[in-house]
Amino acid sequence: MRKPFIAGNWKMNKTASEAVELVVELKDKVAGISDVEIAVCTPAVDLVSVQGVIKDSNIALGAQNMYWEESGAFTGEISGPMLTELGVSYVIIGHSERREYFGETDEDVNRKAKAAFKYGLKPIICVGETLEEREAGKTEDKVSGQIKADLAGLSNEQVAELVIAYEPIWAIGTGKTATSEEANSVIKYIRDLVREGFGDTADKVRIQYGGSVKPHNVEELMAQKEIDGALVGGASLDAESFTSIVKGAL
Ligand SMILES: O=C(CO)COP(=O)(O)O
Repeated sequence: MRKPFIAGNWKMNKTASEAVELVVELKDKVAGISDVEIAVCTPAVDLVSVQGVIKDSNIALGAQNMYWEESGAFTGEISGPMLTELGVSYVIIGHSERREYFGETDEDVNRKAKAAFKYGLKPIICVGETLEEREAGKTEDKVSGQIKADLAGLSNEQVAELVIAYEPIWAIGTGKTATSEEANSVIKYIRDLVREGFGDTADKVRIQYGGSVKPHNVEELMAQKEIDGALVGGASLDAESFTSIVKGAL
């Protein structure tokens, strides 16, 4: 059985003091929940202060990006060992915003995923199609190209630890969600692709849905067979709504 996994992607929101305020409230609200794994993926500058609040709690710490080199002259970048030392467990890799605004390619995503594993971090690899691609019937082509390239060369043991987030780009921050059936069907397709490359390890990979997940739609999404959790943007910025989403996954 795959344990449901609800992760908040705060994106570029919350200063360090606002971040502390949010996790102090969240920690209290989700205390005692053990049947859903919970993580907050904060801006890099918030990691230290957030970890100060959530260490020894049931909330795991995640980052939103990393570079694949261990150290060196890469101004502005953050390495795996820097994250590991802070107690970070997860790192989002290849979010569509990074692919679109910062030019990340599948090759970059693949290198980052390998580096994450090398330094003991679990990647949450994001894939998904644009509205034009969906309307042109190219969802499967897009997702299959991303999955094959992003996971290339990973071992079965690594894939077993991997989290994939299926985030249709047209559903991010727009209030439009894929219907739960649409999301389930693409997620099933992704699991079948993982099975082609990695056999039955595919049954261990947790695949989340992301894109306008809210308290009112999480239960329906989570009721789908293939959906193992959610990567939550806007609704993770408020302790009350994120807690409702976590509880909706129980
Ligand atoms: O991009 C997302 C999570 O990574 C989804 O964001 P929203 O939940 O704000 O649509």
